[in-house]
Amino acid sequence: MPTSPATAPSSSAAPAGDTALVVVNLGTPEAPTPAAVRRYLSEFLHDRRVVDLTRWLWCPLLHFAILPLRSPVVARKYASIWMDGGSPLAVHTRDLARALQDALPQVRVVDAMRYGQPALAEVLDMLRREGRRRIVVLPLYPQYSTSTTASVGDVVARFAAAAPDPHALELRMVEDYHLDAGWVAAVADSIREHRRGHGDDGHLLFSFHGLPRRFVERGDPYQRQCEASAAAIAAALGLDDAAWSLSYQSRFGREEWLSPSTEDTLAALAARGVHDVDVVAPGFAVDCIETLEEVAMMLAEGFAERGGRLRYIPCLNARPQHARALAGLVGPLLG
Ligand SMILES: C=CC1=C(C)c2cc3[nH]c(cc4nc(cc5[nH]c(cc1n2)c(C)c5CCC(=O)O)C(CCC(=O)O)=C4C)c(C)c3C=C
Ligand SMILES: [Fe+2]
Ligand SMILES: [Fe+2]
Repeated sequence: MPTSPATAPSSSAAPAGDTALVVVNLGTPEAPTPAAVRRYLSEFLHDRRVVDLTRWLWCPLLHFAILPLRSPVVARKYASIWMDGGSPLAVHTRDLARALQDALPQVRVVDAMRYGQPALAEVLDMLRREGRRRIVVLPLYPQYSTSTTASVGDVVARFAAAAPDPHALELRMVEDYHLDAGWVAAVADSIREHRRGHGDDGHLLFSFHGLPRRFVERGDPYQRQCEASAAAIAAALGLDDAAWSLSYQSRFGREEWLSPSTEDTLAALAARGVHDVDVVAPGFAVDCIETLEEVAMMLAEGFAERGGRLRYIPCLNARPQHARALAGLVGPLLG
């Protein structure tokens, strides 16, 4: 069940100008099957930006243990959240690109993935062949990390170096938008809206994708930017310090990752008698396996077993305010 590449704009004819915007997300399997998940994980986990262990150690572990054991398990998780149009990450990224196309009618807007399809390198080449001279790349990672944003930068740099006409191309990339006023307001408004429907007395937990602590120790600004984003959103909501906390989810492998983990934080909240928790994941631009399966299903079930009620606040996805915020962010780069 391949996801259809969304490299066509939502309107029937592509805007004629020479500027294009590429919104890039991580990538996701093409089907909720062990084979498709294995292909995806193999490409992803071969990226040295993601796993920097020496290859003679990592490749045997990856090929003989992680891929064969993890792929069927993760395929079942994808199957539990699969949508009509494909993986949620692909569907929502495509929808967001379309919303951005509507917000920026003078610019060609396309979506791309760092791993899998539509492959970023191919999308960039397609735009070059179309005659787009200025290409703005927007990685859908509000907080910068070498494991995500810099990896997108690697593809862009390789493309620029290999282009037959490099001087005819102007490539620009957004590094992060963790404190962008429009984005902070959009996240805060989505939380407010959710709480209006459900009552606003729950503890607010900001859950970000984790990262090996080693990355931060060698200079990755990710943790600092997550903390700044959470504080800015909490301030926009007028929350007291005691009304919110921050944690990290989706740990992978055995080394130490950023703490506290979302799982431990929920356990500690339950032990303190906090039974109503709203979880928001502002590190994820769109919903995906990590938010829908891990948080909204697994962690919510675990919290319910402790007598609590976890309400998951969806990512911004293709909300018009999200598209407007991102359009405002890239506006100055579009020329
Ligand atoms: C060493 C491994 C990993 C690092 C480092 C890492 C960083 C990182 N990832 C995201 C965003 C996403 N990750 C997603 C899935 C995912 N992540 C890892 C591993 C690392 N991530 C794996 C193995 C997987 C696949 C699922 C699994 O096997 O458990 C996703 C969702 C993809 C989807 O299809 O839905 C996103 C999004 C960030 C932001 C980040 C560093 C800050
Ligand atoms: Fe390998
Ligand atoms: Fe990840």
